Order: sequence, then structure tokens, then C-alpha cells
Amino acid sequence: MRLEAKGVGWSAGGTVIIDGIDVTAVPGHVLGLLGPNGAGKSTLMNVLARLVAPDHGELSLDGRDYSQWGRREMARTLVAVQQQATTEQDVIVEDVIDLGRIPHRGRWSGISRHDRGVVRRAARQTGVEQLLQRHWQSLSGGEQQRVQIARAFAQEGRIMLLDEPTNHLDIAHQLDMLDRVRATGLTVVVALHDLNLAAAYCDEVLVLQDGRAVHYGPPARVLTAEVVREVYRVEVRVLHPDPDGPPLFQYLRSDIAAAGEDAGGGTGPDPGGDGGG
Ligand SMILES: Nc1ncnc2c1ncn2[C@@H]1O[C@H](COP(=O)(O)OP(=O)(O)OP(=O)(O)O)[C@@H](O)[C@H]1O
Repeated sequence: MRLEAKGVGWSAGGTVIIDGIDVTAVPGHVLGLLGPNGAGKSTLMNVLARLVAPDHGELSLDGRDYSQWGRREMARTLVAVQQQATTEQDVIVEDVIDLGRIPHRGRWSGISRHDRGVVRRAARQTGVEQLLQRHWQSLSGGEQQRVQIARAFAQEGRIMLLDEPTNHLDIAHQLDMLDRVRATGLTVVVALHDLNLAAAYCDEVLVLQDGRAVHYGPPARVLTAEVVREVYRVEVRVLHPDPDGPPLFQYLRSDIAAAGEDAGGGTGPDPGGDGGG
């Protein structure tokens, strides 16, 4: 299913948070949302997920405007995992994953055999099967994150919107989770901080800066050393270990201090410098 945003913008308290965003996500592709802290990734994600109504712009799924989608129909189609999903309730993991089944059942129907089967399959697909009877509150941050993705799988939508789905995961689980998400063949939009993961898993990336889309396209074309310096203020070496594979980013230095953003102004000599050279 094709998700299209045209000229999307949202403001809070008179401050423009995102503005004029055009982006399209297509089936079988992973679209990455990139950009520094505060660039607007989560805001855009929330707008795409219809959790926040934009002030202007158009949003559609397969050419049908969001306003024409009913709540339940949308919930069966579009699956969102937000950055911090918490619950205060004392529930077990199986129940958390089963939340993904709610849009699929009638108001008064209970959990069916089919629902239980889907929940188990989602747990298997995301490697959390052994956690099903554990209390949610007793899980580690990474385990909770994997369970949230299992919940998204159980929702059986056609579009997945994942806001930093790997930020609590160890390296093996980061790779494994993105492999599994990619293997669904769904339309996937994922906010990421790790440029190496973005280069390896995304078909296209949209780079945000100060709420605006500044670069958009395949990662190997978009993520040059110049762009990383301009957007992230990091000196980076872009390596090509495999000519047919994704680029690899070797981070050399942050230029935030040099830009005068640290408490001390950042213009003096490097206190940790060894003066050698
Ligand atoms: N409701 C709000 N009221 C005021 N400012 C907001 C609101 N929501 C977001 N912002 C601001 O908008 C900017 C973009 O926030 P957003 O969470 O979208 O950024 P992000 O790119 O996801 O950042 P991060 O990488 O840190 O998660 C930030 O400066 C944030 O403080």
C-alpha cells in the first residue's frame, strides 16, 4: 500500500515544528526518516500515523485521503510503534501483543483461537516467544521494544511506522529486527539515528533538519560526507568496503562544540588535545 504525504506541516504554540514535507512510501520498500535530535522525525511519524492532525497538507493511502478512512479500518491497515510505549498496568507479554488484535475483533468479542495463533506467530517472528508469560514491567528495555514490535506484527497491517525501533536493542537484535521487518515486504517507514543501519536497510531516506526535508533519495546517493557534515555536524569518512553493498560511515569528530553550542562556547583549544601532529 502506498502512503503519500504532500506539503504536510504542523505547528505547536505558534512554532512551526515540521513544514512542507512531501514523501511517498511504497510496498516492499523501507523509507528511513533521518535527522538530528529535534529535527521533526517523531512529529512527522505521528502525523503519518494519524495520531496528530497536520495543520496543512494532504495524506493518503493508495490515493484515498486519510479523512475517508474510518478509525478501525485505519487501525487494521496502518501500524505504528512509537518511541516510548509504556503501560502502567500489570499485564503479561501475551496480552500486550494481543493489543494488536483489537482492531480486528468486534466490540463484544473476546480473544479467539485465531487471535491467539496470530499472537504466537508474531512472537515467533520477533523472537519473543519465550517471554509470552512474563510480566511486562519485569522486561528489560530491549525486551519491551521487541514485544512492541511483536504487537505491531500481530496487528497485521499493510504499513508499518516504526519510531527508532532499535534504540534499546543490542547489535545482534538491531540487525535481526530490521531483517525481519524488511522481510515482511510491507510498506515500512522507520526513524533511525544510525546511518550505517539506514544505509543497509533503507531503500530511500528522507533527511529532516529543523522541520524541513533537506534531502530525499536512495541512501547511497543522499548520505554523502558533505550531507552528514551539513545536517549532523559530524566529520565522517564514507567507505565502500563492498562496491555493490551499502556505504559504511566512520565517524571522525563532532563539530557541535566548534559551532559554539556547548556551555563553554567551544572556541578555545581542545582541552584533551595532545598537541602532537
Ligand atoms: N507539542 C509540542 N510542543 C512544543 N514543541 C514540540 C512539541 N512536539 C515537538 N516539539 C518540538 O519539535 C521539535 C521536533 O521534535 P521531534 O520529537 O519530532 O524531533 P525528533 O527528530 O524525533 O527528535 P529526536 O531525534 O530527539 O527523537 C523538537 O524541538 C521538540 O521539542
